[in-house]
Amino acid sequence: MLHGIHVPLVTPFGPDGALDVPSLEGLAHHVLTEGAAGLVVLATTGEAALLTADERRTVIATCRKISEEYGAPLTVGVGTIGTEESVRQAIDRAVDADLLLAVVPYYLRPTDEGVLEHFAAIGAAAGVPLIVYNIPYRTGKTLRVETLLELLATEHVAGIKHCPGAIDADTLTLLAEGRGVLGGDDAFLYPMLQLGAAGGITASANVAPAAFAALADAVRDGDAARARDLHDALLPLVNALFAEPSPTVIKAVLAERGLIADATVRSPLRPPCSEVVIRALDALAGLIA
Ligand SMILES: O=C(O)C1=N[C@H](C(=O)O)C[C@H](O)C1
Repeated sequence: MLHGIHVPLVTPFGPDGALDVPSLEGLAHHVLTEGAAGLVVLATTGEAALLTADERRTVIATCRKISEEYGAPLTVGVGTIGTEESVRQAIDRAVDADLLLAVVPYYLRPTDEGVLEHFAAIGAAAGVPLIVYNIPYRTGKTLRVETLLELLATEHVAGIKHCPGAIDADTLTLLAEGRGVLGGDDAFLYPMLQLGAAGGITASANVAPAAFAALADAVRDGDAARARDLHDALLPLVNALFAEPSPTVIKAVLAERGLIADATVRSPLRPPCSEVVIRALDALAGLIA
């Protein structure tokens, strides 16, 4: 289930700020038709923290229906700063998920042992495979590589979405010794896949699903030249999409291309500056040409 590109969908809103279900449906169909291996909802890119409980339920139900139609796995984001609430969310959302994605508890900076207990509790409660979302530059918690390997060996943990913002020594160890590592830093997807990552959860694939799917296929097929060409073509797009807080630029590009009706993001996110959006659109045009 972890192979290929899993697209963490944006959550479209109308100009009035309300959840736009038809745009969400259209985008989910689009990325799966274009070669995405799976859908991810309620992740960072989906502005999960800015949705109401009702909206989260609607997003899950909408994408569940579509993922079943395509026989593609649906990953649902869960997880908060605390174990009890994370377990509650996992139990609640597991019924409609093939995989759950739970972030390392942020801000509190618990010990590595506390983090291991946190994920063991979520995994045991949920009953569906769990992906640990390791993103130290957002959570404020850096885990030892030994802890990451222990997490991968934990019952119910299927993989780690690993986003250290670099290919560092620990990443090399993790890729060499662990199974189920997923690339989550879009700019590093190509080297992560080349070094043995199973797949990727890639926000930029909202706007270029076919190219990212082709990149994963090329690495899988051992076509190094094609993979490198695709990486070189995608990097300017990725850099533009992440030049402002994500998913503001992604939503603006999707709206410009008619893939969602409106680019609205929720506060404290703000619309991106037009120069960055133009840069992203130019990079995307270069990719499609
Ligand atoms: O939606 C996500 O979750 C993703 N998060 C990463 C981030 O938080 O920066 C980026 C990744 O492409 C998808």
